[in-house]
Amino acid sequence: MSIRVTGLRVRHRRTVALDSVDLALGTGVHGLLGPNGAGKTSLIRVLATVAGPAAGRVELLGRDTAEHRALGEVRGRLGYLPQEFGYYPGFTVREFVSYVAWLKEMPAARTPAAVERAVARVGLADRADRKIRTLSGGMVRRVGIAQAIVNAPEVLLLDEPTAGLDPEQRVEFRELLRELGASATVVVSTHLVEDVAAACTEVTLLDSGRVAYRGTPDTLTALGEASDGPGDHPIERGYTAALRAHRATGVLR
Ligand SMILES: Nc1ncnc2c1ncn2[C@@H]1O[C@H](COP(=O)(O)OP(=O)(O)OP(=O)(O)O)[C@@H](O)[C@H]1O
Repeated sequence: MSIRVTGLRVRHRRTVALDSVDLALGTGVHGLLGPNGAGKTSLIRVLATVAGPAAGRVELLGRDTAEHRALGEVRGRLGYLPQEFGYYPGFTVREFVSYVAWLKEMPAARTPAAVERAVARVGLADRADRKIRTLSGGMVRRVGIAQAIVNAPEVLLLDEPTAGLDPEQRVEFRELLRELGASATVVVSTHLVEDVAAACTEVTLLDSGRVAYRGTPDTLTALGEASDGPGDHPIERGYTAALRAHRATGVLR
């Protein structure tokens, strides 16, 4: 397993964002679903090693992230697209993705080809020399995906990557996710259950900082087919049914 989380607790001052979270994730595309405030971003930030846990253990690629020495090595093998992704607007697409490759300490000889490949994979090859400030919001999001994949990461963490993409781009992006998930462990947080249905091999549903449901898009769809709860598509009904079932057990606890 590339990601192993045990007894994870994350706090923001007095708010407990995640509590008692256990997860083991291997190669594939893992959809992270949940209502606003469920803890998706908090989990992705801890996995990206940009935030630390209040308790519990986080192992990435076989290394315990509490060990300072492991961090440098693990970070070079990660890709991360934050929900609010920071960039230098005066950089061109190529310059920015090259800069991130340098930050990730990629060998200089491999960098130019890796940058061209990452930029092409997100469909921005014809805009590689454009300054980022001149791009649309959806294109900037694609630059964010390119910088996350430039080092061919073994663990790729994407926080709402499809926000701002147009429908055609979203379909292409799902195809890219499936390709990346063939060899890497990809974690994607999203509010779009259709992204999960189309591109994910596994689903983790968070609610109020706990894991409410784990399964596959097919098991979530089957749950929805057996439920008469709200939703226009079986997987949406599955999402609401799983949340309600989890909340009902919480009431009984
Ligand atoms: N910097 C912060 N300071 C205080 N509380 C925070 C902070 N960041 C997150 N929280 C709280 O932690 C909890 C989890 O938030 P988080 O952003 O991880 O959820 P999320 O599932 O990503 O939500 P969304 O779908 O809205 O992006 C929420 O109760 C949120 O209010």
